Amino acid sequence: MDTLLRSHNGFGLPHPLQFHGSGKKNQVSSLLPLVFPSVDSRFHETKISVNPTKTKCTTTSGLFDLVPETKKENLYVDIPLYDPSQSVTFDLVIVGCGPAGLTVAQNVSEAGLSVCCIDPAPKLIWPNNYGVWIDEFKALDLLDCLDTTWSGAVVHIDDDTQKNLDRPYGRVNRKHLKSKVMKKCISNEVTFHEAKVLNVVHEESKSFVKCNDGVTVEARVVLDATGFSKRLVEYDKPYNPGYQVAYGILAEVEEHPFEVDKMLFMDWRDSHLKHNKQLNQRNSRIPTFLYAMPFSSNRIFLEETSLVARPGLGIEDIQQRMEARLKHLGINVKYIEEDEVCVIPMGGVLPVLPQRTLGIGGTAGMVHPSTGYMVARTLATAPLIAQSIVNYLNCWEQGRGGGGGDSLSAKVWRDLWPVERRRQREFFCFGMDVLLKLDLEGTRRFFDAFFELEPHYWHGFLSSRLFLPELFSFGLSLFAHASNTSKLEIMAKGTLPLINMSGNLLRDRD
Ligand SMILES: CC(C)=CCC/C(C)=C/C=C/C(C)=C/C=C/C(C)=C/C=C/C=C(C)/C=C/C=C(C)/C=C/C=C(\C)CCC=C(C)C
Repeated sequence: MDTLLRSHNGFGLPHPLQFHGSGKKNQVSSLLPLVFPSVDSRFHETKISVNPTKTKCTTTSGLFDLVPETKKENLYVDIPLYDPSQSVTFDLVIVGCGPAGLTVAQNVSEAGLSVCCIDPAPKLIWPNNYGVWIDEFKALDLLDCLDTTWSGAVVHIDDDTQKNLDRPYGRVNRKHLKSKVMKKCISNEVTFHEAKVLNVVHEESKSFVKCNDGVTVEARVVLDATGFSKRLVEYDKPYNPGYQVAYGILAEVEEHPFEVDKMLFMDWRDSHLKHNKQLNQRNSRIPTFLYAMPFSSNRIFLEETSLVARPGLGIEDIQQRMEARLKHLGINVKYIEEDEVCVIPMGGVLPVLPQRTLGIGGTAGMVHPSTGYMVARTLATAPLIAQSIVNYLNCWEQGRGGGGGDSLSAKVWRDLWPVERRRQREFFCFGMDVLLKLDLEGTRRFFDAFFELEPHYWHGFLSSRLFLPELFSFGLSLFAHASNTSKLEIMAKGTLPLINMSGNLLRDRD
């Protein structure tokens, strides 16, 4: 699944995130590109642990005491390091070694151009559990980078309604994916510099990337792939996204009630909160669902997720809901192998288009604003952006196309966000605005209709394959499938967002 955040890459997030129930602003301390952030001390950090000392426990009470110490795992590879004593101007400097950054590095270097990637921990294995639809990874020829697959998925709308989704799903083997891309980068002679980037200064024909170790790396083109930390890419409008917030554990349990050949995409049941008035009320207003990947009858990844809220839900609230749910489902956790905190900004404004520094992934607004997914879309876009950088750099080199660095960046940004993609994003943001207004009952009715759509529509919507004309048909079809109550709700809650979307579409006509 797309998307991201956590541990210590040292890219500070400039935007304070506001969360429900916190009563104060929380600064996301550090973010990885395509990675999920760990938030401040009130929140558990996202943790990776390979062989943590396991603590034994037989009940769900004290569940989070089982969370192991953070242990970072690096790839065992030798990477060519940048030598600051040799004054080199790279064709491309990429800031951030997440999936997006490394994939662009691989593709641009394959074309014979020189690339340097800057990241405080370039060998660190990406921390989060990404899930993807198998058809998306098949189209990318990345099926070998899935470690588990399920023949389909299940959605529980409530205690009585279950949807079986006939679309295979998989978990990304993040170690294998990173190692595969990294090895290609190394064989293409990509250079790495281990540092945090402080800023970039642009001149007509080159840019200077300044790092916290005093080193400045020169490049003709600079790409910011720092995820939501948005290290270098600039925004000129207030940034007011919704937030997807989730807390997940990979656990060994005594048993669990889920089928092992299906993943649990969304479980909106709330019977576990019957006896807890406060949690029940909070969940009725801003619901969370369970997302689960069962690996066997006693090993499972469980993630309590707030699809989108503004401000975002607090992690403690989400953890309490998860604990109550697991207890109700009779899931006794024996060991926790790793846990993760995800805070994913969704929607909001796009960066200044165009601007001299290029962006990709979270930094360039590529998270799906209605779902929070990003990995598949970003991995699909990275080779296209790489090709566009290579083409325009070659034109520049040969004195064709004119204009220098600013003109090159403008052309690449146009390829990244062509008008059809901007319009598609407007629609997704409209969808997010509707989701933000739905309570638990409204959300249930909405997804009851959504998963009744023809596969072409719901697959296409979730995988960003539908463009504006089809998105309108999708919207009408969803409306037609909705119950009368849901229709009224969509009209009441969707009219203003629909007007806003129409205004934005009319204004942005390229
Ligand atoms: C990554 C990691 C590590 C983590 C993260 C966390 C998680 C687990 C997550 C998960 C997530 C998920 C599962 C998600 C999902 C999502 C979904 C399914 C979504 C969907 C959505 C949809 C929508 C929004 C839709 C919308 C639509 C609409 C709004 C429509 C409307 C209509 C109307 C108004 C009518 C008419 C119209 C026109 C024509 C436009």
